Amino acid sequence: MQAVHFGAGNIGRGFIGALLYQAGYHTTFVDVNDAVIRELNDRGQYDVVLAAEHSETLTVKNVSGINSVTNPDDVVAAIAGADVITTAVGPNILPAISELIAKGLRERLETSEQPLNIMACENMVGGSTVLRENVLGHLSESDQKACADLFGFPDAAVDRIVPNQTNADMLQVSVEPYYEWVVEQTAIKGVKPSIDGITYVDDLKPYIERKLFTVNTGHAVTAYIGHSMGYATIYEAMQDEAIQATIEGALQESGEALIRTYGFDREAHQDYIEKIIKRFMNPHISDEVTRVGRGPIRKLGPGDRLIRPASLYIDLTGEAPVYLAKTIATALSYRNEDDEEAVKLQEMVAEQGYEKALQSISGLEAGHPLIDAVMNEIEP
Ligand SMILES: NC(=O)c1ccc[n+]([C@@H]2O[C@H](COP(=O)([O-])OP(=O)(O)OC[C@H]3O[C@@H](n4cnc5c(N)ncnc54)[C@H](O)[C@@H]3O)[C@@H](O)[C@H]2O)c1
Ligand SMILES: O=P(O)(O)OC[C@@H](O)[C@@H](O)[C@H](O)[C@H](O)CO
Repeated sequence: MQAVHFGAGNIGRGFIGALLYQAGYHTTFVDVNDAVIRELNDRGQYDVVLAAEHSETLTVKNVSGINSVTNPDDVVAAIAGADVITTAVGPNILPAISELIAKGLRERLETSEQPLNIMACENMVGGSTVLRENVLGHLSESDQKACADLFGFPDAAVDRIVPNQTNADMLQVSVEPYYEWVVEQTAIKGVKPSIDGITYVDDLKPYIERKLFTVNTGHAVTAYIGHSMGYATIYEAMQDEAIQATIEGALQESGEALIRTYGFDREAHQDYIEKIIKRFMNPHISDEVTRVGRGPIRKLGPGDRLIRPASLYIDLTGEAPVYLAKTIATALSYRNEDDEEAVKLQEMVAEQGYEKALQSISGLEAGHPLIDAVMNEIEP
């Protein structure tokens, strides 16, 4: 069985690649990083190390790579012969890979009538749906119709903390033991890919929002507040009691929004929160706050981990969130010269001021109670 995976980075090699191998697939990684692609082709395998007290190593075999910049035709051929396609490139990169995927699917229409599923494993709501829209935009009307019949784009939620890392072996990747991969089965075409570790559900929305608004909300609190207090890693920031209290508070607020929206059991949700806080305190992982805080404009977007739970909280309780507002205020001041979005954010703040910058990034209307709550944190 052949899998084509876009993005041979942390989550690509450390999570998706590992599960595909264990499910019996040969995985062809597609990436723009030539050094990684060469190494994958030279060695055909790499190690995934579990970051735990008693660490274990899984050697992922049956892998190869294609550089999509220098060998786009090989990517098209790989898609034409694939049994499953996955991506983990980052939400902002999905439009950039959609044309090549469209070419691959068009080629496939000429040579096969086999259905195919394409799963975007990104931290966003509706990632595969967004990829599908972008792919269809590169196809003629008749190809769009044929693609809609044969190719599924089931949305997915993936959870495993994989920090940025520099290892002597450039392919080796250290990951936390925990993982979760949930896929919307109603959008699958043909037979569901049989991959141990995937949980198929009918409606992904509660799962992706629970993950994004708990794991990633808590992570964003730790990253932005931790960075503002001078901490370099999530583990270091988590030792600070004031940060722990802010995470607790923010996750109670996002939890309230989730429980009221989806009817989650209160006790089970509290257990979920506690498990996540323990994961952030894993001493065997060194995860930089700059990785977790990367892309602050995306993270302050309307449907993302800060604005959406905070505005849901207001809608459902009639009160303004305290801890989420504080985190949004801190995120607006996030400075990192190595992060393009952080630089752009500070340019926007300098030109427009905090309030207007927040309005345009978050999509909130002027006078929205969340804007007032955030501004109150910035200028009490
Ligand atoms: N790292 C984590 O803890 C984690 C966990 C869950 C989900 N995610 C999500 O997974 C996705 C990837 O994150 P990551 O941490 O692995 O990032 P990463 O930067 O380690 O990996 C991204 C990879 O995509 C490649 N890439 C960039 N442009 C490309 C293109 N045009 N074509 C093909 N490949 C391209 C990069 O070279 C890189 O190898 C993101 O959506 C992230 O939110 C990450
Ligand atoms: O990948 P991002 O930039 O959306 O978010 C940064 C981290 O919060 C994220 O990568 C987590 O480590 C991951 O989502 C855990 O499953």
